[in-house]
Amino acid sequence: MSDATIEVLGLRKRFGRTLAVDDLSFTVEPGTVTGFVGPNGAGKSTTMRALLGLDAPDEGEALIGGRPYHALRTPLLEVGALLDAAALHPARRGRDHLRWLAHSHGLPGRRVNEVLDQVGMESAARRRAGGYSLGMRQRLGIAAALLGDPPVLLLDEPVNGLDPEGIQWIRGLLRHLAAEGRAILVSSHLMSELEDTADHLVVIGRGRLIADTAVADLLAAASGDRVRLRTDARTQAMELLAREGATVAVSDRDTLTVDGLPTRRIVELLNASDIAFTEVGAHRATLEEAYMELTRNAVEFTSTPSADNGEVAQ
Ligand SMILES: Nc1ncnc2c1ncn2[C@@H]1O[C@H](COP(=O)(O)OP(=O)(O)OP(=O)(O)O)[C@@H](O)[C@H]1O
Repeated sequence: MSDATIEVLGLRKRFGRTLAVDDLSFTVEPGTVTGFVGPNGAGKSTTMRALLGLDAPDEGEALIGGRPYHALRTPLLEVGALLDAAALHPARRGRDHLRWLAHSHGLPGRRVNEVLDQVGMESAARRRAGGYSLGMRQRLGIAAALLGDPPVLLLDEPVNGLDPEGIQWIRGLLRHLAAEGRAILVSSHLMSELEDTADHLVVIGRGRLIADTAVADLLAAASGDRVRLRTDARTQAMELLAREGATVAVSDRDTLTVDGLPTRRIVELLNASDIAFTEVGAHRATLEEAYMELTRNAVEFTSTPSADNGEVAQ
């Protein structure tokens, strides 16, 4: 696998009054799954379309292996993409769609069988695409993206429409493809979809970069020094620990998250008050929690200057 990267450098794209992407920069390294996260309308698809030469940037660059899409000599061999899984002719059989793609790009016919095998679509590919479920269309779209065995993959919301088994499957596939050395950018508006999949995250909001971080660093920062405590005597434990200066939050029916006291001190206090507990240990934040914290900070960060502007205007 060549060491092709995805690079977005100072990208800006406007549609009329909407600034869809605003001075966005990030890099996706080979061998990693990078999650591209942001709410609906954040600018994810526009960025991916710019990388694929479908939207021309107003400013900045969107590069695959150091070159803009239109300068790639054999695009299908250099980048695979899943943008809109619904874009399939209903009368066409899945296998014929891939055969046509392979043929028109000078790829050997055996690649069709290989990618169908890879996405578990061998038998379904004999049927007409009009009868496919969204999950089957997603699989066929991924098969098409893999046809040229490209070192770079761009997948826009690939989990959309998949059942839990399909989600598990795509997680495994993406991890496997990254382990082969590919650079993978996968978008989602739900952070939880990227749990156990992404190594790195690029978070955007309103076209701007909010975070560009390793998942492990983000989770460590969000977990902090908090302690997770399981007890049936939730109220008593809360009162006791709060009296000792901790901030205590309820995270589940029998689980508390304690901030401000070390684990040893918590255990001492509970024992001294005869409060039984079944588990105590370091709190591990979920990706969803980390995301909420990130976006909350981003909102606080952006609200300060506008408040200042308001004062100046008065
Ligand atoms: N062709 C277009 N013409 C006009 N506005 C557009 C066009 N494409 C995107 N936009 C606008 O640009 C902004 C960013 O859209 P984009 O589709 O890139 O976001 P997204 O993060 O991919 O959202 P979603 O998760 O809903 O797909 C939105 O306000 C959208 O309405």
